[in-house]
Amino acid sequence: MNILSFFSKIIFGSACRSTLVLKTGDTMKSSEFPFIFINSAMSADGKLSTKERKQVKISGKADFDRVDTLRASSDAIMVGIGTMLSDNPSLTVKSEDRRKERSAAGMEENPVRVIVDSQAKTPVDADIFKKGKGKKIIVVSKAAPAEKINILTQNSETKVIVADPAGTGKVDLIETAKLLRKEGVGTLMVEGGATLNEGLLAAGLVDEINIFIGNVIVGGKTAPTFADGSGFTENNLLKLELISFEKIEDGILLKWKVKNG
Ligand SMILES: NC(=O)C1=CN([C@@H]2O[C@H](COP(=O)(O)OP(=O)(O)OC[C@H]3O[C@@H](n4cnc5c(N)ncnc54)[C@H](O)[C@@H]3O)[C@@H](O)[C@H]2O)C=CC1
Ligand SMILES: Nc1nc(O)c(N)c(N[C@@H]2O[C@H](COP(=O)(O)O)[C@@H](O)[C@H]2O)n1
Repeated sequence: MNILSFFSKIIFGSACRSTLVLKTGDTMKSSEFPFIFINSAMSADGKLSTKERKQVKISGKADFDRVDTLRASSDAIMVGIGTMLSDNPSLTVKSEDRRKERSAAGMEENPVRVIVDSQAKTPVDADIFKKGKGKKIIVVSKAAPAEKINILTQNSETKVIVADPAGTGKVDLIETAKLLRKEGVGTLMVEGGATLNEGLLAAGLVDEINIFIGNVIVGGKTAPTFADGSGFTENNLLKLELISFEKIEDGILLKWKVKNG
């Protein structure tokens, strides 16, 4: 058993599928897609950050450690350009032991870091390029400026992929998932933000959701929530099945399976 299936069995149990035809909720998801799960931390009132889009500490030490285990067990971590520009995350595995376990299993210390970035706005001095070794993939649309793509690919660990078959100028998330699977991504962890979460959910790509609800209220009607974007209609709400709930420090972790279809 390699480290991925080892971690996967612990974390996802029998729900983890990467290369087989996958049973996802009530529908079949084919092997051309990775297993995709979202992990988010939200306030008790459902916010991901403040109305100024400033990152807030919702998780405590134990939850950040759980998130680190998930990162270490994933082939790739994805965020949207909104999160990149507001948080400048490094998206690295923080525990040295877990990085060593990955290396011992023949993997990069860090999962592939993936940014959904239609216009290639990722700053060349972003922390993903400065902190931690490992591959980075910037997913762009056909509207992304060639000169910006050239600058980003000067970093030898960075690959830019175009996922915009219809030429809409916006990254197509279904195409992105297929391309990532072809890049060898079996398990994709999504760490937001609000718009990307909704886009992936609306596209029917998400298998599972982990939401840690912390003991803070953020408030503000324009503060990002777990899923923003255009939202679902009254008669077409996305249905979930509760897998588990667990108290972690002063918060609660909810795990849901998404019932696609
Ligand atoms: N508490 C938590 O767990 C987390 C909180 N956040 C917070 O979320 C906020 C960022 O969220 P957002 O502004 O909504 O940005 P986001 O990170 O969801 O990125 C959205 C952007 O991605 C691009 N994009 C390209 N193609 C897309 C597609 N097909 N579907 C969706 N997006 C596409 C668009 O430019 C879009 O505006 C920040 O304030 C950040 O602090 C972010 C991650 C985790
Ligand atoms: N799990 C979790 N709990 C919180 O309280 C958070 N604020 C976040 N934020 C996410 O973590 C990213 C930062 O990652 P690095 O520490 O820079 O590696 C941030 O961008 C959010 O995605 N997550």
